[in-house]
Amino acid sequence: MSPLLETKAVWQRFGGLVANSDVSIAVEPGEIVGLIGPNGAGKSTLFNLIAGVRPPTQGSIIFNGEDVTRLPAAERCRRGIARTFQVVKSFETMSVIDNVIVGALVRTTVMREARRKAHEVLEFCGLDARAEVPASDLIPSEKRRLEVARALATEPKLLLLDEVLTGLTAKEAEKGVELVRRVRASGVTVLMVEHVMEIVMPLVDRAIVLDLGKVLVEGKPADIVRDPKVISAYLGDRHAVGA
Ligand SMILES: Nc1ncnc2c1ncn2[C@@H]1O[C@H](COP(=O)(O)OP(=O)(O)OP(=O)(O)O)[C@@H](O)[C@H]1O
Repeated sequence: MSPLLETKAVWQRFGGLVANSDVSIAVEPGEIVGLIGPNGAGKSTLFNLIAGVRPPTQGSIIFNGEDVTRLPAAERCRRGIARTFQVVKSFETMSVIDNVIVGALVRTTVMREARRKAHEVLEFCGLDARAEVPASDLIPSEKRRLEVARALATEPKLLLLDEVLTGLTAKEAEKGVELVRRVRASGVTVLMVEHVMEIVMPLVDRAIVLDLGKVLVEGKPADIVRDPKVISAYLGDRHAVGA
């Protein structure tokens, strides 16, 4: 099976700063992949390159067999890449349902159809009871789910989740984990940036660790958490196994 997403030798420079350096990763259809790494490792930069915020300085991004490197975010969304934002971007004064309808309108121009889709997605995300309230009335964990709902309403093949489980209570995070599992079960591939290793590791099939803009290591969560290079990158050399 060919990967759903590939980054090929991707570089992102900001002036003299190299935020992504020769990053080649692949995500297979049906996977949940975690993109992790210490602060400043280049996770958000890579995420933005995949979502289409900007083209990379160098390298290419292949999605579903097509080169999307130069395509804007809206066109990538039409092709099946949807994302959530670390800082929740919902339209605060609009109702929850209207926020989701904005996503659904990527696939249809018929309002009735968009509304039906939005209700379906809100139900899937456990937010249907909140459909008519303004987005500003939602508590933080509900806002995260609204972000997921808005992205799902665009009917993506690949869902990019940017720290949707960070900053939640244990119970909320558990519900979030369950939602991500259901998203995958519905046929959507997931690439997620997360800080909290304890939450993300039991959830993902595979983790890719970035450090200093490069892929440090990738593999199964059980191997990643024991890898001395990963321990060292997160905690500093003196904590590395065998150091
Ligand atoms: N638009 C930008 N202009 C200049 N430098 C940037 C820009 N975006 C990111 N950087 C720099 O690139 C490096 C990687 O940042 P990035 O936000 O991708 O890391 P991260 O792994 O997502 O970090 P965090 O976990 O703290 O969110 C950092 O040094 C950051 O300051």
